[in-house]
Amino acid sequence: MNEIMEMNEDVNIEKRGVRTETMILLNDERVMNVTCVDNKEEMVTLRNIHKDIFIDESRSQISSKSDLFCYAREEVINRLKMAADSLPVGYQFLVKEAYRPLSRQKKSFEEAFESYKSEYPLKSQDEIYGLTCQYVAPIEVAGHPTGGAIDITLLKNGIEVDMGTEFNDIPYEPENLTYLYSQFISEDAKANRNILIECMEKAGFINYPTEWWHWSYGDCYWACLNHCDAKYSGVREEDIVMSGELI
Ligand SMILES: C[C@@H](N)C(=O)N[C@H](C)C(=O)O
Ligand SMILES: [Zn+2]
Repeated sequence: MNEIMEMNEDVNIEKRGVRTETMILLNDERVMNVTCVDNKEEMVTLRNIHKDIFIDESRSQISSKSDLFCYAREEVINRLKMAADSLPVGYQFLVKEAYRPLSRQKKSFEEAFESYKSEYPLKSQDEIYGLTCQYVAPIEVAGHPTGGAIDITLLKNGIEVDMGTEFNDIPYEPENLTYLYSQFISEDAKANRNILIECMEKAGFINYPTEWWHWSYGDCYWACLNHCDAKYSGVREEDIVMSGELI
């Protein structure tokens, strides 16, 4: 893990090995200070919305037990369909997780924080907080509980492709293989990530750069990078009306 990262410090990364950009992490005050005006858009299921969008119904790689794990805001769904329309022939999306209850988000943050604390006993609370934010969002700015974030990978002819790491792997220094633009992954994996990047960015999604699979629209992180207000705030699980499907 990153030994020298400080809270609110920008991290320089090589993007595609050509340009150096500044990576904004979730604990950055620019993200924390985003104003949110929730537009009250509905939460809708991701099931059966497009011929090339599949859901990992096994839930084997996520900790949420919520039946709403594959729900997202309406505009997020529309934009994911647009992204799916631009997939190369033979590729499909596999959604791992979308909506996540606030209680689960809080628990995941606390668990990761405690785990980093025991791994790095000499680090300050602020340093541990910064490390944790590389991997899990603090609830104040978390995208999943708003219905604005989606964890997604690619299938080719129905089989998960090589993305350089497993979904939800933890980034370890110096390779940081889960970073979207890690240079230490194979050429095949880079090509697969590029497909994901092209399709998702064209549809208006923003990636969280430490996790190749995490994309959002309308949440605080998206708003910060787009210099606008966030459209979605956290939604309580009990306030979501299911869209009449059998799950
Ligand atoms: C824990 C990981 N799957 C994740 O969701 N991370 C992002 C940053 C989040 O918590 O929103
Ligand atoms: Zn995510």
